[in-house]
Amino acid sequence: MAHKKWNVALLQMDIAIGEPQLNFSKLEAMLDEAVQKGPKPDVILFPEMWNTGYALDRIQELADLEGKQTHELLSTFSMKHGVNVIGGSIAEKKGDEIYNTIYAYDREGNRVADYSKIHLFRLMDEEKYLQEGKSLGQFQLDDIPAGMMICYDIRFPELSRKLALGGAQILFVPAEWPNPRLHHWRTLLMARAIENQMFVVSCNRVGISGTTEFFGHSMVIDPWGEVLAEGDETEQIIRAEIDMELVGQVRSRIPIFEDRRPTLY
Ligand SMILES: O=C(O)CCC(=O)C(=O)O
Repeated sequence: MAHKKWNVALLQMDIAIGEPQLNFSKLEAMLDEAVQKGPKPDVILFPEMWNTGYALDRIQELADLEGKQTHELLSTFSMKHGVNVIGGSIAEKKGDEIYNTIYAYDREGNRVADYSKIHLFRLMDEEKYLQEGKSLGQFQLDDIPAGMMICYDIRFPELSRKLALGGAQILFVPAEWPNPRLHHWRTLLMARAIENQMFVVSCNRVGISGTTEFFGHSMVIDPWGEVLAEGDETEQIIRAEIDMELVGQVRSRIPIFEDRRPTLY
């Protein structure tokens, strides 16, 4: 395994609803800050739907066509700085359909995986405007087996368990998770880390959109459930160093993957 220790950076940004160009500029500024200040990141993560926010009634005109603008920025950036990027999610337009999609880039600027949200969130009318993804987000970065999912997906423990059984040692979660459900956000993320004995790296947005307030609290949680870093409610870059060795240590101390009883449940 090439890089056992990773510096992660979470771009906990505010998002201007329905203003992709403003959001691209904001993201570029935060990407530059992430590589210019502090320890050089090995992997960078952003919030969900960072290009448009939840401008669902105009999403057909606003979504990134075939993800081209996003791809151009993130492929160039990841190659220039030799950094892995979990680039989203974005509102992505494919033909006439819109998806809520993450692109993952390696240090050479290759798009190594994508994942479109499979559980659409009815409280925010996602199912009226978006198509659900049809496959899971399972991939490798620096030879580290990883998984990704988006926001509401964390309410479905079967999904993260499936990714863990597929080998994932780290789970990336972009989100737009609002008030008043901070307690759900923190508890579910910690549970996903503890029950799967994996790192959970999550990035939530901040700011207000209409009447909805987003609280940030992006988190890096280790496989023992310890919170290594957590944002407050302001725009900021959150950093943590993670040591992938810990996954094996926790999994051998309490061997839940050996003790599972899949014949009974
Ligand atoms: O499940 C929740 O409470 C929030 C989910 C959400 O906001 C989303 O998936 O966009």
